[in-house]
Amino acid sequence: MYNVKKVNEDLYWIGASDRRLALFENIYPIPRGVSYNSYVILDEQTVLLDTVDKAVSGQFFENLEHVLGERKLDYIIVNHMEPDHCAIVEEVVRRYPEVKVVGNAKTFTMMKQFFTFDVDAHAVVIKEGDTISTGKHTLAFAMIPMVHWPEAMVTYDAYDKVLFSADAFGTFGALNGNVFADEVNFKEEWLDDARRYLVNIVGKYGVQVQAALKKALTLDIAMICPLHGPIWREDLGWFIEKYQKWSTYTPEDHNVLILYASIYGNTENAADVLAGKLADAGEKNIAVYDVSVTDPSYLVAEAFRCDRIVFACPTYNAGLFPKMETLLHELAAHNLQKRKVAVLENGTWASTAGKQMKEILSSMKNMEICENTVTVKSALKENQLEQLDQIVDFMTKETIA
Ligand SMILES: Cc1cc2nc3c(=O)[nH]c(=O)nc-3n(C[C@H](O)[C@H](O)[C@H](O)COP(=O)(O)O)c2cc1C
Repeated sequence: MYNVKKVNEDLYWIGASDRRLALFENIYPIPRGVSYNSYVILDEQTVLLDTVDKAVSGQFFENLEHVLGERKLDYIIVNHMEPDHCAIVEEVVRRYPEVKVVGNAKTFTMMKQFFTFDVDAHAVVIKEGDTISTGKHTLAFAMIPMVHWPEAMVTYDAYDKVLFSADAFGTFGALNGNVFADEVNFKEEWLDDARRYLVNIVGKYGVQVQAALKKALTLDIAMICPLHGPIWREDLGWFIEKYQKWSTYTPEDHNVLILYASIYGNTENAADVLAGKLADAGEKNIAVYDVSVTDPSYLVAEAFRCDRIVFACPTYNAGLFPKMETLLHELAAHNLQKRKVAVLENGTWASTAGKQMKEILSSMKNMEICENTVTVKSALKENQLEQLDQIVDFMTKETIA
């Protein structure tokens, strides 16, 4: 059965959700599922904006046929060539052979790589600032390269003031009947997934997201239709502000995050004792994670959220415990910067973890690194508690920067 939503007078949501997929992009756990959004404008001409992942193509085609009825499909606009949005473009062209496919030059280069149909026979190549009028609606196109692929672009419908934002403003999470952000408890139930989605998938490209935001902020936007997650038609400024923070690596919360690795529990114990001392010093909402049992995507998102981070790690075969090493390189790869950080190392015969963690942290921009490394020799002892106090002082004194 078709399952569509009328978004406004001429605009329909015809996407679908996948609650079966375990790993988005085969890497990020999505326990709340994910939606693949696709939209149709019924004007004098008909326009399909992006399609969906193969996994939900059956529902998509039922929806498309229902919304089009007897009408033909005039345009399909491909804002983003990633297969979770365009794996079925070839099937759309097969079913609607007169359709014109709208994209930029990079779109069509990729399209010819992914598909075998006669792309040139359908291609309408647009560039920055071009427009297409479909009757009442005039659609304008703006490039947002590396948000998060080179060909990414957004489409702005000046008539309804709708921004079709590609992967920008998206989030993990299936849509459960409510397709609008104002119909759900977004701030309580969706924000963590929105942050985890953005920082892991686009976090590295903060500069490019900033460039995209600059373009978007020149537009009079009444609604944002992303390719994943709910549609925004109220309180857009709140979400745009989150994007401003995430894309400038500005922490959202004045909170301490403790990330520890521990094989037998001694480094974990030191992390917990430190957390207790931070609480005694007045810190609230301290976040503590064992990097062995927490997917890195959650830890990267937490590191973007918090302004201060402690890394606690045992030495492991003269190196870092592998899960911590991976995480630190992930944080560096995502361009994390502008954080206050401290390290706590453990070693039973020759500690090197502290030095190795500091090397990675020093490679990241604008990191304020606590000079004192706490060195635990197998297990934390009473006479080392003042070393922890030094981290507490460092973490609780006002940031010089
Ligand atoms: C497989 C393995 C390799 C280790 N390699 C080192 C090492 O190279 N140098 C060192 O000083 N300690 C080494 N350790 C000891 C740990 O760094 C740490 O002191 C010990 O595991 C206690 O901390 P935990 O309870 O948090 O695991 C190793 C431990 C394990 C299990």
